[in-house]
Amino acid sequence: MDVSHILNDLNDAQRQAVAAPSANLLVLAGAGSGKTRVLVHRIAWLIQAEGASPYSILSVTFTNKAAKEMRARIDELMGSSVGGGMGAPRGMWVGTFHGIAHRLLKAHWKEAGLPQNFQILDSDDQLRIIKRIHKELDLDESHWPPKQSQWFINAQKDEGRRSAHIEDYGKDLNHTMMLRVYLAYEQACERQGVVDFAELLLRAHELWLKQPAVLKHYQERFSHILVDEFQDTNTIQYAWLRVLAGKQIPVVAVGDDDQSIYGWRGAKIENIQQYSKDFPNTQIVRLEQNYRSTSTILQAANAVIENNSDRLGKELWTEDGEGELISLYAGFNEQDEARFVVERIEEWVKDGNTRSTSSILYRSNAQSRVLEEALIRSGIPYRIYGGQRFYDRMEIKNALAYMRLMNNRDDDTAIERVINTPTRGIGSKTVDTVREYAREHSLSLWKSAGQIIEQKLLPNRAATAVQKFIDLINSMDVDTDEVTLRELTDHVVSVSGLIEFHQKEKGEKGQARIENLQELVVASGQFVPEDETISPLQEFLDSAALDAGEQQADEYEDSVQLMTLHSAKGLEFPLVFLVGMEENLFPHKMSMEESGRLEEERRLCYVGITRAMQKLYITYAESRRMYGNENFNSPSRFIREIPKELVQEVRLNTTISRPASYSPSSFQDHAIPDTGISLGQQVLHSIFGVGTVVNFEGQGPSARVQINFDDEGSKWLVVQYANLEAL
Ligand SMILES: Nc1ncnc2c1ncn2[C@@H]1O[C@H](COP(=O)(O)OP(=O)(O)OP(=O)(O)O)[C@@H](O)[C@H]1O
Ligand SMILES: [Mg+2]
Repeated sequence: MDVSHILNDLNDAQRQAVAAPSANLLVLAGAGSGKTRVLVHRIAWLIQAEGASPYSILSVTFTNKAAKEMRARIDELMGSSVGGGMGAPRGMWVGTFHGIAHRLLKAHWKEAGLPQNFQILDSDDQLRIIKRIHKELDLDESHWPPKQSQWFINAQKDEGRRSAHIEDYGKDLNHTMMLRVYLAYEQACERQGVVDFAELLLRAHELWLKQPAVLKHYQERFSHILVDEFQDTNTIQYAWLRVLAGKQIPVVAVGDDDQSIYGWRGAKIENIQQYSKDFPNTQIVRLEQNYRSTSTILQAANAVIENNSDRLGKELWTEDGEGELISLYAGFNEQDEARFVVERIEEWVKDGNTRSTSSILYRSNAQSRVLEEALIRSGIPYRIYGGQRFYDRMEIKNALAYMRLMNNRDDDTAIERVINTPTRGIGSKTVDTVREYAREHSLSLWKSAGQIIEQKLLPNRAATAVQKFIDLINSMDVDTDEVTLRELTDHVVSVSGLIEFHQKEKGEKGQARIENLQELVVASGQFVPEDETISPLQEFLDSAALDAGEQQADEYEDSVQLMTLHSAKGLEFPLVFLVGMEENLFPHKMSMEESGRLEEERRLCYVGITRAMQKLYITYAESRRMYGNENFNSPSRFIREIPKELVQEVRLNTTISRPASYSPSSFQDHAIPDTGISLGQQVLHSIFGVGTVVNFEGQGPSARVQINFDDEGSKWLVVQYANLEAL
């Protein structure tokens, strides 16, 4: 068979990797250098040139979407072979570690000690079981948050440890308790025949260890293992792989240490270095040519990542021209930033491009809200990739449910949502009683709850809990009489206990939910009621419901792609916006103290920049409502790490609607009230250097002044934070 088409569109190093004799091979290379492409071509090569059976190939990807894409690309490559046309290679295993583990356990449930019809537990189900255990062990939830146990259990499993493996050294009550919960949790899962995500990996690993016959079967079946995004494998995944490969199955692993961004979820960047030690006679191939981005974009990415230490070290180059400069835009605030992005996308589409070639990347989930609203206003279809739209998110729906109760106590759906969220000791049995009574007497749940208490139909403890809930809602209502919508939202979010609830959830997920709640407060403050016949609260709730009800753009509809930087891994887009490039936001404020985490943020920035093929916009907002407050963050340090000559600052010729301010020309040397600064004056800023004050708004310490810096261009700064020295 003619296999030249498989090697045609590859460079020498890629070809070497694709056509290498079967052996352990590590492809270590930067973004966009064709690592994923090498895997795809290698699979086609194995089948068509080496005559390997698709049945003998196992390929591991990072997401299910990547697995689907990989299949499609292999199909395409093989289908196009002259006279080949064999189409989809059947029998090949392509999937994520979790997907593959699941498949194994389904096939070998008996050997794995599982019931045939075992079910997968999602994270909510898992939490529910853990809560029940806490109750059985009489652990007070405020003292022993179930979410903490959940985090503990999953972290142990990711490291391959069962409760029996963990020593209880008896000195740390917290540790002892969590071990007890872990043990009880294992027993509960066993009894119910359920398996959580981390358990899939752990069991699949144990299957190898405990069932040599099964292991042998797969070691005979697979003659080739390929792994993409190797830098983000965790301990148990690595161990699973190592046992399977044994001494006989060659593993081709591709990865980039500079793109390891899941350390916070247990991924071990060290696995890359460990690989050449554990897998004998590893050949290392480096790819250095980048085919994705213009040289401008690439140089920017290289310059940023250079600031990290302990890199395996590699440089990328491209034959591609310089392309356009990176555009940097300083939004007046986050609304202005969003509007800027939307306008650029409109131009892009007007120039004949599809919407789906553009993508907006942000650090935190909560940032999508303002962007979504700007897109909705402009009627531009968009998709949030790997996540939910703002008003669909669970924590937002919960907060809104409280607000709906302010508006209407008989809103049963709202009650169902929050009667025991956050947990306040109202069990499902109690809720059932309330429901039943409501049904029998055709009452709303709220009214039914009231009557049940009056008639003493509940055990004391339950009655007290329900009464407390009723009091909470009533007091919320009284306390928010005559306040603004923003104050109301703020009050509800804090008094409901939702923030504390999510604070107990360890890690980024809980943090993201808190940020979303704070963002809801901001959204309510920015909401402009238009209809005088209904209350602003009602109008806000309606508009949130409408936003949530808007269908996600269909997968096939041409739509702008929104996602967090984490979800953007492995993808590429001709037009990329990196938004919210501000200190505290990106790098995230949680990462500032630890150098390890700061380096992970920088890798994330590297991932972001290298998603762009033709044109990259970087934007930040000079002021941003975030976490409920107005913030004046300085531009992200990552912006400063990009060489100046690669960047052009964008200034719009259209006037931005800033609050009324004096025009600089007519007020030369005009004093800015209560600041000691005048228009036209020269000032010195510790970072930006010397500049001239050209504009201002407000007065006193909170006044904002516009300064044209000699080297750094124009900036708006707040007087009290800017520490300006008059010259
Ligand atoms: N030799 C080549 N000739 C032409 N195009 C190539 C070549 N190698 C890779 N490409 C293209 O370059 C882009 C980047 O390739 P690919 O996605 O495989 O890179 P990667 O190293 O996996 O990137 P990432 O690190 O972001 O996952 C793709 O569009 C791919 O088709
Ligand atoms: Mg890739």
